[in-house]
Amino acid sequence: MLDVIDYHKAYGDFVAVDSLSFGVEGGQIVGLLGPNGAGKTTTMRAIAGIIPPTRGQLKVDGFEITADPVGAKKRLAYVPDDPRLFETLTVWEHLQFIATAYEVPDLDVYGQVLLEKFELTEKRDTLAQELSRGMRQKVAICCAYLHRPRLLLLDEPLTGLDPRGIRTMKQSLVEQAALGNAVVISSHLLSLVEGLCTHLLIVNRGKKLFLGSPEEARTAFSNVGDDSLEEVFFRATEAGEVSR
Ligand SMILES: Nc1ncnc2c1ncn2[C@@H]1O[C@H](COP(=O)(O)OP(=O)(O)OP(=O)(O)O)[C@@H](O)[C@H]1O
Repeated sequence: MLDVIDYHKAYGDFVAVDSLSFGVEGGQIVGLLGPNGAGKTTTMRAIAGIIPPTRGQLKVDGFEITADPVGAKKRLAYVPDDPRLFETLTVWEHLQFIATAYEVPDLDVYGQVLLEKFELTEKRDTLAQELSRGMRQKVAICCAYLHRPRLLLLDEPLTGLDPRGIRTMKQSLVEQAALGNAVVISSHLLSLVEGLCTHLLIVNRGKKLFLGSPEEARTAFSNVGDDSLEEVFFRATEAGEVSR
């Protein structure tokens, strides 16, 4: 569903992402992990077609984002860590806007289902500027789901959500994967990522350190007795170069 082939991003002399290659299949939930500045957001934004790659190919369901941006963007949704909303539009007007842009045929039904799921029904006619931070995050997530993307890219989607919101979010991602869609989620909240992700992609300083299942990560990086994901993360990012 997602093929990243030799993706490279440089800002002047500074290399933010260094020849990164990986694939994500439908049904997989990939946790994109790495320290601050590792290149996670840069990679997600490139896949979403927001920043052009210096080099490489980024294919969504076979559609390369630079060569066929419309084809690729129809099939993906990206939720940044600080979603921007239209402050003077209501929650429902956001969904109407997305439905028009992506030609969603069943806004009235599916939009309502999403608002219900994310506990926004009573805020349907509230302006974005009057929403709490967590509610804004939920509106962005509803907008992302509305056009039924094959690939979901979510940058720190659990931050700002209340416990029920986190549970709903996690359940909805599992549902997306069960539908055969691919999910890439970046998060520093390792305990929340644990149990959700089928695969982990660990990056540091723009390089891939590891891609595999959480079990494989434990085998590769943990010592007996300290197999928390946090410990795996520290060992992986302190170990340095590509291990798989
Ligand atoms: N527009 C830019 N110009 C120059 N350097 C940039 C630019 N955008 C990002 N960078 C650099 O690229 C590197 C990767 O940044 P990125 O935002 O992708 O990291 P990240 O893994 O998402 O980090 P965090 O966990 O803090 O969100 C960082 O060193 C950052 O300073």
